[in-house]
Amino acid sequence: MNLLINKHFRTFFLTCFSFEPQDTGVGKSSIVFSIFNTPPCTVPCGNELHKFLIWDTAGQERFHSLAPMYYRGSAAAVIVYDITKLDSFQTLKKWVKELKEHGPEDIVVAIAGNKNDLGDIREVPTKEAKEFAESIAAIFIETSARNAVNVEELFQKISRQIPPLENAEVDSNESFKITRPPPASSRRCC
Ligand SMILES: Nc1nc2c(ncn2[C@@H]2O[C@H](COP(=O)(O)OP(=O)(O)OP(=O)(O)O)[C@@H](O)[C@H]2O)c(=O)[nH]1
Repeated sequence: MNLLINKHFRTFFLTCFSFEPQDTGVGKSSIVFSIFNTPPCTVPCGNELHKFLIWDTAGQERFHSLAPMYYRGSAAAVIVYDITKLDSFQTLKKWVKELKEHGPEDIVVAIAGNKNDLGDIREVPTKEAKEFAESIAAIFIETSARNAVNVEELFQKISRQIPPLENAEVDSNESFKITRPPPASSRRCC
């Protein structure tokens, strides 16, 4: 099979959705750049090749009113918290609530506990985070962007959960589909 025929662009919203300035720095940008530092940003999935555009909100998510611009057009949301900061995990729960209430119905939600190389100063137990993720049917994984641990696995898990596009949705003249990106002035892409 020619992978290019089934190449789909999916727009991803990657953020820790911080409400408070102290919740920044959980490692969102590091996760993106540890896996996608060299184009193309692709993840093989079955007979398809998923090509991802990741909109790194670069801390702008603290401006709560801007967040829907990102998640409304997204196939998946990766919510990142810092395992060494309990506050970042509490913030994550607020954003899960927001996504459930206002996000796309079929959005794939993944929870990433980053900085798991810092286990000696951990504040969020793995079990607690895993159980929370299970309770909302979200993907859960602990990562270390610094050591490139589980970052690829995170995107593979997401890729597997994204339903294939219906044939009708794939324009025969185009090899990709982009869903409602945020304004050019507020985005960074891998
Ligand atoms: N030990 C450790 N440090 C990390 C890891 N990931 C990121 N960092 C560090 O954490 C700091 C913040 O990382 P960023 O990737 O800028 O975090 P961010 O969430 O994108 O930050 P904002 O955009 O400001 O919200 C940097 O000093 C990174 O080097 C990790 O897995 N382990």
